[in-house]
Amino acid sequence: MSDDSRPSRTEPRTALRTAAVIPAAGRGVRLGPGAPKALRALNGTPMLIHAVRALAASRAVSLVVVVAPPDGAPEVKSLLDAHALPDRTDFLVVPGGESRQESVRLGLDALPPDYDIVLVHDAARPLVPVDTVDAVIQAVRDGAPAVVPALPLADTVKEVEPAAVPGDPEPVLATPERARLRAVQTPQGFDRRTLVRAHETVTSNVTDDAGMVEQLGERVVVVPGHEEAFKVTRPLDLVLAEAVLARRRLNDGF
Ligand SMILES: Nc1ccn([C@@H]2O[C@H](COP(=O)(O)OP(=O)(O)OP(=O)(O)O)[C@@H](O)[C@H]2O)c(=O)n1
Ligand SMILES: C[C@](O)(CO)[C@H](O)COP(=O)(O)O
Repeated sequence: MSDDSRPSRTEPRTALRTAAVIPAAGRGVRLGPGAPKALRALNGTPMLIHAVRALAASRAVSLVVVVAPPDGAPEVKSLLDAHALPDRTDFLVVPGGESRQESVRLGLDALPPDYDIVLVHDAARPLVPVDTVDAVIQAVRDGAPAVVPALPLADTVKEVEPAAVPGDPEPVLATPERARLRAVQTPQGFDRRTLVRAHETVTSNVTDDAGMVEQLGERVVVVPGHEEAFKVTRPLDLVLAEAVLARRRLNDGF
């Protein structure tokens, strides 16, 4: 059995139902020319299918809403139909928007009323382990309105004055204390009403959903992320993702 189909430890039935929204409408400009990023293959299977399986591997997730490229919903529906996915999970596909934020909002708009917990997970993080998904859900069930998985940084970070011309030297303004910094991943988990309020209230462009909840003044907490939940952003990330999949195959003995 491969890692992405391993059943999770979270209890299947509780009063709080969990849905996952997977924004997959980005172009993948930093990855270079080609199909929209989520539709590109990792070891022969579209990145999006890996991501959908990773979220559906949690027994707590009973609905996955995929936010497709604006004109790509029929293609994404066909892809979901063509790949084996757990029977216990329902799937919806909606067209996305111009920004990640807009795509997430369109996914939230499509959620049926009977879901109290919402995960938002980048299709571009196809290899997140189910234990990370379950840890995020558990923290929301325990009462946190917003939960983000994150890792300590390996590099020292500098705040700079960004160069007007790319490649020019940039003056350093400060060196934040690394021990207090975390690199944030997905799935991020939310009390649904809090996330909907954030998307209704925040008008500035924010790069992650938890950042929008922070702007409401609500409590956001971090749980441990996972190295394999990295985001496929640049070409080297594709090499790493395929290496992780190859290692999982070896570990699973096929
Ligand atoms: N209009 C958009 C832009 C992004 N995303 C999704 O948001 C996630 C994180 O975005 P990122 O990795 O930045 O993807 P892209 O926007 O595709 O990448 P790039 O900035 O290189 O074009 C991805 O799953 C992407 O598909 C989305 O649903 N709708
Ligand atoms: C949501 C996110 O993946 C958390 O790290 C990230 O903020 C997405 O940013 P991007 O600019 O869309 O890559």
